[in-house]
Amino acid sequence: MASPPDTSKASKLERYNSYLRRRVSSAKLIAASSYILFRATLLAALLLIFLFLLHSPPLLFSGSHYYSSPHSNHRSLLSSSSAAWEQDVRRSATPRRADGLSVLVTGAAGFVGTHCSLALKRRGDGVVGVDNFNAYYDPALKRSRQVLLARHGVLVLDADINNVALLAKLFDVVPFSHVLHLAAQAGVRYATRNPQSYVASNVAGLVSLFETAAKHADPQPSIVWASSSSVYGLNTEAPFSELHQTDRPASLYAATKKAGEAIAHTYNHIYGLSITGLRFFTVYGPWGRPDMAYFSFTKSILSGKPITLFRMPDGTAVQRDFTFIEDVVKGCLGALDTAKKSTGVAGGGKKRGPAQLRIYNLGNTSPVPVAKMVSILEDLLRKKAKKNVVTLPQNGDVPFTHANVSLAERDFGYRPTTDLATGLKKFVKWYVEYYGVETTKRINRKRKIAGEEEEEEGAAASA
Ligand SMILES: O=C(O)[C@H]1O[C@H](OP(=O)(O)OP(=O)(O)OC[C@H]2O[C@@H](n3ccc(=O)[nH]c3=O)[C@H](O)[C@@H]2O)[C@H](O)[C@@H](O)[C@@H]1O
Repeated sequence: MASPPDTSKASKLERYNSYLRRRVSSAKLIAASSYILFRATLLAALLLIFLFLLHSPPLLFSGSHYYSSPHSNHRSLLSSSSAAWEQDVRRSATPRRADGLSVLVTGAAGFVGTHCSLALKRRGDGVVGVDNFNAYYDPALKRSRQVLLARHGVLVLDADINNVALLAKLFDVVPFSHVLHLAAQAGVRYATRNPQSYVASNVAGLVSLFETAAKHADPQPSIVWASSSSVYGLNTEAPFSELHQTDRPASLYAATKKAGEAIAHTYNHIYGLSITGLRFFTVYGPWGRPDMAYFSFTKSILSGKPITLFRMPDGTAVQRDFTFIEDVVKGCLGALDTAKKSTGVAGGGKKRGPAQLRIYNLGNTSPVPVAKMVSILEDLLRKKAKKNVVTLPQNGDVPFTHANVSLAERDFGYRPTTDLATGLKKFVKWYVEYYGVETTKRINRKRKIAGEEEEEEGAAASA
């Protein structure tokens, strides 16, 4: 007799098979879902990369300005094919008035650059700024100026003037009518400590700009740039006239500015660039440069630190033709407005005819002893300076400066109207507000307001 089938074995086998089937199908499910997950992650990553490339400058946008690290800036701006970036540049460069200028301002986050950019924008011109935000003085101040400019619709890009590719790209995007070239290594005495920075900015940088404007820009822009009163060097004839010799520079700074004037002549001569040089005389005012004496003296007086005052070996005073920023801005705009067109053929061809080449003093016409400047600050700050008077060291300083501005007055109506006391008052007002300084005046004003409030409360309580 055949034995009955072993049902328990068959059902065990069946259970085992179904277990195996379940394992296989769940393994398949896991494999399929991880594959889908992998594809989705890959897709998301690609999408992110694409979005980054599309918007790379805007993604570097911090607050209200383009921001990138000093080393990545040029690459990121250049590698960008961003239509959005170009649109922002064009928007900033487009004038809002008929026949308005379209100006590329170099050193736009600098002291003079900020004021000129604002003035141009206010009257309806288009402005795009570039600045390398170097650390010669507190970059935070330059960033604050950049934010101020952004609020007024002026875009300032992180860019160095030695980056010819970037300059060329800017000229491709915008047919600038003018360049206001203010980017430079400033400061007279610092040149003994860091000579190469003067050559890099004031000579190589100037050549980069002239090269691009002459050979790449179409149309060629008219250029107005910052020279310096320091080119008069050890000149003893006063007041300084543009007709005087300028071949005795006392500092490397002065020598690089003088070299700049010679280089300007060459680019004007060969390529027909219209070039105007402006010799600034110790420009001061709100949003100024912390390395300058009036600024650093203010800081020292307020914090009770001693200041060093230079005087001549024979005991006479060192004098400067201190010039207020608002007067200088008028001079810069006047020079831009009267600049004639360049005459060169874009692409570096020879000029079609002679082009304008000008040089002007922009000073105040009334030199003031540095000690007088200090006493004005003492009055405004209501605090005495601790003075350490020493003989002028041989580190590039000149005994005095004094501008004759009749050429600038004749050609574009330049007439400085601000005396040192008035200008310093405006500077001190800005300084105490910007740095939140508690001056005696501010403390008294606060006490007065608090006292009035207490009186009002007392009167209300007794009513
Ligand atoms: O007009 C110009 O061409 C130049 O003006 C200024 O150069 P400077 O006149 O030397 O301006 P400050 O550095 O502010 O010095 C002003 C005066 O204070 C004096 N000083 C400066 C520093 C100091 O510690 N003590 C002192 O007595 C200087 O000798 C000078 O007479 C700017 O710093 C330069 O960038 C500019 O190009």
